[in-house]
Amino acid sequence: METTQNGKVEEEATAGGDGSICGFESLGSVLLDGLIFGYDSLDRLLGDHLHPKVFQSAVYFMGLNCGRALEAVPLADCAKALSSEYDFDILAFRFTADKELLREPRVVRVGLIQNSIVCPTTFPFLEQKMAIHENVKPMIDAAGASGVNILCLQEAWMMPFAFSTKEKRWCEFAEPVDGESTRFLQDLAKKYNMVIVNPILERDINHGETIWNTAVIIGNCGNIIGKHRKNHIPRGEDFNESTYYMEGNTGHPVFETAYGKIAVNICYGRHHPLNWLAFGLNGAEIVFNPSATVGELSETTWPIEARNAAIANSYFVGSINRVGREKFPNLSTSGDGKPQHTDFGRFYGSSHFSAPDASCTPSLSRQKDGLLVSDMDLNLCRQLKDKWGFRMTARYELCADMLARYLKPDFEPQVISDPLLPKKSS
Ligand SMILES: NC(=O)NCCC(=O)O
Repeated sequence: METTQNGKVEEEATAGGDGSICGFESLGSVLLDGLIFGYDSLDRLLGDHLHPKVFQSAVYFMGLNCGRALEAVPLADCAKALSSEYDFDILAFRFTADKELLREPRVVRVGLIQNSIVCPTTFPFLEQKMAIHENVKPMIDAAGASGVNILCLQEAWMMPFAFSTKEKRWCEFAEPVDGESTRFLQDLAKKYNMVIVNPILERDINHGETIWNTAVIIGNCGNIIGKHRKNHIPRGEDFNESTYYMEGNTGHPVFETAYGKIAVNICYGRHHPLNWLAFGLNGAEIVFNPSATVGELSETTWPIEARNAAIANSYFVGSINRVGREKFPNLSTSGDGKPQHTDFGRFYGSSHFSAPDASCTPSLSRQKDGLLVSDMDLNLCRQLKDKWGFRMTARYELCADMLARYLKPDFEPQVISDPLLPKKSS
């Protein structure tokens, strides 16, 4: 199968049934090999199939940036050359803001990288990790060549996403904050004068070798600025990750970098609006959501949660998901009565940016590794705060009071029942 310029895979994929998207029973009847009717992203499918005028109006509902469709940005030739040589997807866009009279524009170039694993999971662990480093390097080089200022990788990018197996041996992939993946990225951060967010499985040597799911923030001089540990551990379907790492103890830090104030809301944290809120209250201008999530579990919520967070908190969101299927040596079960399995579904990529004005970029491929680049004028954050006044109107004191009462053991929900309702027995 050959992918064309516009992301259409040449061999025609059949959609199952009558080919109609209406009435399908599951995503499986629309998606074949992870493709949507042969396309590796919804944006590419729509771009190819809608009449340009119809596409224009679809873009309106997908969100306008300062009243216009989001502009694509030309890529540096060497970045394009790297993408063809190493066969990764590459896209670039620009979010603008209104011109202000008293502040200069604050434009930063931000990048997201999504990657698959390279070796089978049966290979020696070091070989697996080194192969991933080698695979990701040309994408980081392309980001560097494109002048990216801040780059974020996906959750636990340096290992297979083994957490669903519940087998302890995968803990061996955990590294200290200053371990080999951080050192690898520190060199590149320095070389390209680029802040890099490095999400790893962390082993905290000084605290009894405790394991955490952590994002290390590497400054543009190659220094370690700090770390954030994933706050919320999923407990559903195959994603029961508490076997491996603990609930984070770092709060909701915002890191002030040379290019702006950034924060990291790791994967499952995106389902918790209070998490997004806390990063916003601490002043984040860009929040990254490095993730690992699969098809039918989350694909319908994926673009909505990020966009909503960006709108509600007046900041940019960068969402990153890994790609491909990862097959493990032993069968395991999700405890839901469904058959045992050796892979946990298809990681659907689809990394993208969302902006506080409800605009968002098209997504990277659902199938291929990729680099997404976007310019963003951070002035847009304050402009949207002024437009909507969410911070001023939020009534945080009401919420603080509600939460304080909710946390008490004798909490009773504030429900006023119709006195005419029949009395319940309990
Ligand atoms: N890694 C992780 O938190 N996955 C949970 C799945 C999801 O939230 O979609």
